[in-house]
Amino acid sequence: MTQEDPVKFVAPEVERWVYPAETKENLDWAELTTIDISTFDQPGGKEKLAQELASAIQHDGFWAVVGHGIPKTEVERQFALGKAFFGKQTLEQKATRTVKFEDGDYFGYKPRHVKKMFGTEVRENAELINIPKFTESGHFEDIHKELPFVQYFRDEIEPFSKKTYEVARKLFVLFALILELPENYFADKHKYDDYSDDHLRYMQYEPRSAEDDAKVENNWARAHTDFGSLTLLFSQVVAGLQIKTGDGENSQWKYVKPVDDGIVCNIGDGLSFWSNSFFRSTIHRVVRPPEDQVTAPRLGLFYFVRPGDGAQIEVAPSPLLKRLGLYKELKPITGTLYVRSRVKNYHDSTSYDKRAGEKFRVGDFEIADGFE
Ligand SMILES: O=C(O)CCC(=O)C(=O)O
Ligand SMILES: [Fe+2]
Repeated sequence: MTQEDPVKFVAPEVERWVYPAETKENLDWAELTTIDISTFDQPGGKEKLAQELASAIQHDGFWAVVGHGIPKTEVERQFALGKAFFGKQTLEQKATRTVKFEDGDYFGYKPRHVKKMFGTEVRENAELINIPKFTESGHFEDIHKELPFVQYFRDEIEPFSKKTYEVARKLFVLFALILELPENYFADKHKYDDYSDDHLRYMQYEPRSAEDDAKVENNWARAHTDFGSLTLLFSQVVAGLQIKTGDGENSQWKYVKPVDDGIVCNIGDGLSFWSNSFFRSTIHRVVRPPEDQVTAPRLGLFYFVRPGDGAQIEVAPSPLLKRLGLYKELKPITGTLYVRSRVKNYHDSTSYDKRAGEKFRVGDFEIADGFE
């Protein structure tokens, strides 16, 4: 696209979002802990919530949050914006700023079908837009300017991004309490106004034929752990997300259930490193939805918290970890370096492969990155 020939942005009409119907199929659902964080600011509230979360964070690495205070109408409006973005903008209008996987830069638009899967001719089927934070010092203004849809709806997207981060901030306090650290230990390393690759994401999977799906073992997103510190997934009605529960031979894939007005959260690599694997960065994947849900696109709304420039990843000097014999001194690595290296390693190729048995490592920090 040349200077003389800019893509013309046309504001789409945004229709009210209606959630798809829940599946009638009897799926093997994961039993996830739900915490109601409306009590967070009450006396003793966060300590009690930390207790409620402690087991889930070690074993499943996934849990649900309700009572988060973000009005349902605002969540639905974000789904509506996502639907309008994918459905009503042309490819050119969507692709004014695309991800740069070669630099580990995951901001902007990623079209679908750019990569093959599992050594077949079948292409992956998700498109997404990752919207950087709106920081006080304007770290990402240049990127926002390249995304006219985001500029146009900024009055709604910016406050939503900040409110979602605020839920994450409360969870960071709970993580610190669980590890008996000063309560802002993790929150201070993940400030909204600091430089980091955090993003609000709209993501839409386009259904594939059953025949193509079968060639890739019904995988819509290959098994992975999340690269950042914490992921927030606004309740997804279309089944397909599965988490690997249990260990070794006893492990099983279980489906994540929709949680009315809830946010499903999971630990990413960063918090697994800070806790020397005490917090579990759980392996998950997305598979072809059940037949009563597979006809429509599957739209998701997320906030990914990533450790940034100011976050040194190391094992946290936690009294609990010390008592458990899990504390050790490792050479710290910078959050942004880890995240960008991981994005590049994972995405910068022409196909998504299983990589069974592979590990990804930066400095002293290593995580499994290949699964059968
Ligand atoms: O689409 C989903 O439900 C999950 C996607 C996911 O795991 C990811 O993008 O990291
Ligand atoms: Fe994920």
